[in-house]
Amino acid sequence: MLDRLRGKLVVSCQPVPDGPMDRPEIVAAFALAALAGGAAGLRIEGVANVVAVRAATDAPIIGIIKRDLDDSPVRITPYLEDVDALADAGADIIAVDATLRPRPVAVQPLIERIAARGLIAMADCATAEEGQAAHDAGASVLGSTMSGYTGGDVPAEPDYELVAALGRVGGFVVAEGRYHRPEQAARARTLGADTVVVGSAITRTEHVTSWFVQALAEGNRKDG
Ligand SMILES: CC(=O)N[C@H](C=O)[C@@H](O)[C@H](O)[C@H](O)COP(=O)(O)O
Repeated sequence: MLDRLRGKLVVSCQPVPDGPMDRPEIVAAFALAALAGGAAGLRIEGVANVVAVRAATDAPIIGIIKRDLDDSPVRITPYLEDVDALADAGADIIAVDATLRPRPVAVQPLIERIAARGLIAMADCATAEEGQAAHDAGASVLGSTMSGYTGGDVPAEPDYELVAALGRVGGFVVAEGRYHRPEQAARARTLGADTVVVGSAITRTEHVTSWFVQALAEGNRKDG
């Protein structure tokens, strides 16, 4: 499974929540379009979307469930039931938030449940320390997904240093988070990423549109 992703692109098909693209049939269409463009894998949020994409392709799916919890900042696949639901829906790899923050279920039992379902565990990390802990807990895939999203302002650039540091921990390394341009993805690969996940720049039409709108507004200010 991981060999199918090595050196290739994974496209995260996560529309803006409740936006006009946020429908399983559109997520499946995004997925097929990404594969037609040469992507090797997909990252898909939510059971209905994983079911729709699984019905459309046998390409590797990284499945997640996002929740807004009252008592924890952890959002990505926080519960054992989420792991089971994603496994039943047809995910091949299941990603969990692996940050060292207050959480309802510890990282290790989540990883163990993924393994018990015969699937591959991906740890979404913000730091190398979290990557090491997840690796020790049995995660075979480490991603830089959470870097920049655990407090403070979100940086503009991807976290290349974390990608390199996760490579030193070992396992299969995923560069993810704020890869908006092809050359950024290529750079992550030279730093040790086995694969790169791109989301917003491909499948969040509202975000990409706003980048251009903002650039034009800044240009207008210069003219004025
Ligand atoms: C922090 C968090 O919740 N990240 C999420 C994880 O699945 C998604 O919202 C991101 O779109 C994904 O990681 C891809 O990143 P980008 O959209 O920057 O290419």
